Amino acid sequence: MSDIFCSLRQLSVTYGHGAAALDRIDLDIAAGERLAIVGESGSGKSTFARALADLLPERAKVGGEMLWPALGHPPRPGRDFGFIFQDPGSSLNPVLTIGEQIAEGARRHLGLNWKQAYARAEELLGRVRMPQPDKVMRAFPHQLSGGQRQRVAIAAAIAAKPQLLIADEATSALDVVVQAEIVRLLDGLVREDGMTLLFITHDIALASGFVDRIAVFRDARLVEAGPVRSVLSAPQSDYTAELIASHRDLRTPPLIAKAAS
Ligand SMILES: Nc1ncnc2c1ncn2[C@@H]1O[C@H](COP(=O)(O)OP(=O)(O)OP(=O)(O)O)[C@@H](O)[C@H]1O
Ligand code: NI
Repeated sequence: MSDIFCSLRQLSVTYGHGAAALDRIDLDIAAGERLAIVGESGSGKSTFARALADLLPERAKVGGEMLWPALGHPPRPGRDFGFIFQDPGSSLNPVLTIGEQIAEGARRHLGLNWKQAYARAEELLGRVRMPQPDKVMRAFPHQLSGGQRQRVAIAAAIAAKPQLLIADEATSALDVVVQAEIVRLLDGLVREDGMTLLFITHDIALASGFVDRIAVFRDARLVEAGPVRSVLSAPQSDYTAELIASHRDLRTPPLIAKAAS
């Protein structure tokens, strides 16, 4: 698939009076691709995600162009894109049952009645491989583990069948085993539904294991973007080379071979 989903030209963001948080980013995102945004803390990754999702604070100044050829209009939150954050606690409402929060998105955006929306919520819990979905429907967020809460957040994010899924450090708070499970889950879901995935992480090794392309950010600038294999084997910048060198496991053959397939 080579249709352009989103086209960014000279995208810049400034918060208040500070330095630019994003500085003239040129990038095309293909429909159906899995794109990782990597870079150190403060490089502008979350600002990039929030700019795409139109979730920047009001005082933020945005410059440049953002085009959505596939949609024909800016994406509507919850409908055209789903957002998953590092801390699922921040996106889940503590006083609503799991069933209620997932069903709400399906009801509002797909025009389902509550009964249909509940049925869809339970089905979604199955899709995110939640054990005992029927029980979890009646549970509250605090009764679940961090990994389970992240599965719920993913189910809620895809409830309205969005075309774009944005995961901002969605696995950073989880231990490595759960992290791998969640990445595998995301990978499967976006493949099955043909969603475009924006996977934001400071961990280039984690991203390289499953995305199609990597975009490297540093100090508000896009340093380089390219297919995983070429970025790993022939980085265009010293900065990217340093990022790769700092992950011993990235230089070993299995991951690169996997990225190439
Ligand atoms: N709401 C805000 N108000 C003011 N400045 C902000 C705000 N959010 C981010 N910034 C600034 O914008 C720059 C980019 O921050 P951003 O959160 O996009 O980076 P990041 O790459 O996502 O970092 P991290 O890996 O720590 O999440 C930083 O200098 C940060 O201090
Ligand atoms: Ni961030």
